[in-house]
Amino acid sequence: MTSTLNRLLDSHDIRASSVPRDMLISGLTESSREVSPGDLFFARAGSSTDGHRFVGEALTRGAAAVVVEEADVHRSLERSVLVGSTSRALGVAAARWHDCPSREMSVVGVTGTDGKTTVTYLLEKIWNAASKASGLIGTTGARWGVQRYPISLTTPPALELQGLLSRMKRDRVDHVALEVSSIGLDQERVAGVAFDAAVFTNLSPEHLDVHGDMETYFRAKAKLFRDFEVPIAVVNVDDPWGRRLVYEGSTSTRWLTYSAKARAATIRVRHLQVEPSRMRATIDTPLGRIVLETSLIGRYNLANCLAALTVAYQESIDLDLVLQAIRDVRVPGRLEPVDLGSTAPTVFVDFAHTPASLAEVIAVLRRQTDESRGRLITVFGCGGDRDPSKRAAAGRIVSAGCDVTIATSDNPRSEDPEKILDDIESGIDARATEFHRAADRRLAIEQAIRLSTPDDIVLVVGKGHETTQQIGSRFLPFDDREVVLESWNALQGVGLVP
Ligand SMILES: CC(=O)N[C@H]1[C@@H](OP(=O)(O)OP(=O)(O)OC[C@H]2O[C@@H](n3ccc(=O)[nH]c3=O)[C@H](O)[C@@H]2O)O[C@H](CO)[C@@H](O)[C@@H]1O[C@H](C)C(=O)N[C@@H](C)C(=O)N[C@H](CCC(=O)O)C(=O)O
Ligand SMILES: Nc1ncnc2c1ncn2[C@@H]1O[C@H](COP(=O)(O)OP(=O)(O)OP(=O)(O)O)[C@@H](O)[C@H]1O
Ligand SMILES: N[C@H](CCC[C@H](N)C(=O)O)C(=O)O
Ligand SMILES: [Mg+2]
Repeated sequence: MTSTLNRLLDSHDIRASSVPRDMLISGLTESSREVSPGDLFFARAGSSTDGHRFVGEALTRGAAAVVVEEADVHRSLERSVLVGSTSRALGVAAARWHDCPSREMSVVGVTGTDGKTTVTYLLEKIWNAASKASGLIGTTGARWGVQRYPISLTTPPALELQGLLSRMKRDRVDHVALEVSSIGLDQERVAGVAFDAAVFTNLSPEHLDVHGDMETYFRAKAKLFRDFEVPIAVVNVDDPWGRRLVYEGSTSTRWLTYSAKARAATIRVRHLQVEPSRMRATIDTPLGRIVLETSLIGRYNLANCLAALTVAYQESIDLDLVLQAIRDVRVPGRLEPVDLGSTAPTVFVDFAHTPASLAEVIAVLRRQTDESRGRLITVFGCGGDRDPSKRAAAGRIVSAGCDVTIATSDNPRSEDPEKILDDIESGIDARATEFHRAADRRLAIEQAIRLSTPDDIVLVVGKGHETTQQIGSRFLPFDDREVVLESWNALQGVGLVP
């Protein structure tokens, strides 16, 4: 497969070029290490290095040309194109390489700090119920029909993303739910995507190591609504940042809003009834009053359901179908129960890893233990090479809400696990909780199971659906759900020689 430079790059984006515009291109890459002869190499400034340092290597390996955004580098090279933003140019070129697959499908982008994966799962379930051919791309991977692709990031880099969309199009997928992270927006991974609608769930402190402050973080998320000319925006107006998004929003977008607090909104909750394993909500929609019942629990999941319901409403999907679809939803690793039998504690595995989501999930389970007079025992950690300001905050929230707090490792990545634990411990209120610390996550889970009684709830949180633990550069097999089962069995003496 080949293309030409002028087909791949926006002509008004090209500031200078030392190569002919009809030059043939045989592939695209942003990694000098992966250049094949005839490729177009995009030099992108990253967090650990800068692709501009590798333009020489790319040309030596046979790149047809390099795309750069630094005028000095452009002037020093024989075969280069100078553009305003190489990340943006790469996003657009990746889409054009595949004939812009998103234009032929309905793509809904879901952004916000928490709830993106849950909302995309709900949309997938609704579309399937409405006999649409759905596709999903996000934290748990990409999937459509019988296809399953693991991806390393929530929002894949542009080349991977457009490749996935192209395969979906080939397989006749017509509705795609795409998780759009703030870092993905910053790095223009979705620059070539034509969105039909965008959803904003909420905003709370996260990735501040990358964005610096909340205002910059908000602006990164807002790009999805401001830069992409989305025709439809679906926004949670219970969140102050959501209200600001609507207030400052473009008049060419149709703004649909939702509220779980009976606030004025397109879709809003009138009455909520919560049971330990179900929720029922009376909801006002422009089409009349409906009663939503779902296996998802927690007020935050009601907000996630409203987001999906609002998208479905604007797509004119029969609301009865939507209500049926939402009745029994399971999102792997999100308040996922691990069944250990009736003589065991109740155990949940969850993916909360931001201060706000930890507070939400602990509040849900606290209510249950208060009613049953059991204790809430929580095992948690914080990822290495991620916003360190989350650590003390997580320590504070877990210790304030739980009877027993066991701090352990999440994915330490390149960091010293004990240093991460020190940061977490600086936030622990030892008067409010029984506190333990063990860097080995397996030992921490075993301890939680050992300390618990059948009246207690054990929450193992932070890694959810993940099936590996990243220590240094190694990905070791680790699944919280399996480790919980193994710990319980070991405690019961199952599998031990009598
Ligand atoms: C901070 C961040 O987002 N990093 C991602 C980013 O790396 P980077 O921009 O820092 O790139 P870099 O390593 O500095 O290199 C810069 C450029 O030089 C090039 N290069 C580099 C070396 C070389 O020899 N030759 C060469 O050409 C690289 O290919 C790159 O184009 O681009 C890389 C390639 O696309 C990603 O693999 C990498 O993700 C890292 C692994 C990561 O963990 N990212 C996380 C923080 C992330 O993006 N998370 C979000 C948010 C999740 C959520 O909130 O839900 C996500 O969407 O997953
Ligand atoms: N709307 C919400 N508000 C607050 N917390 C939520 C919300 N939805 C889910 N959560 C909590 O956040 C956790 C992660 O949810 P989910 O995976 O849906 O979010 P996400 O935005 O996709 O996260 P990530 O940024 O890691 O991709 C859940 O396990 C739950 O504890
Ligand atoms: N999408 C999030 C996932 C965090 C999951 C948690 N287990 C961790 O490793 O910090 C991130 O990349 O920051
Ligand atoms: Mg996600």
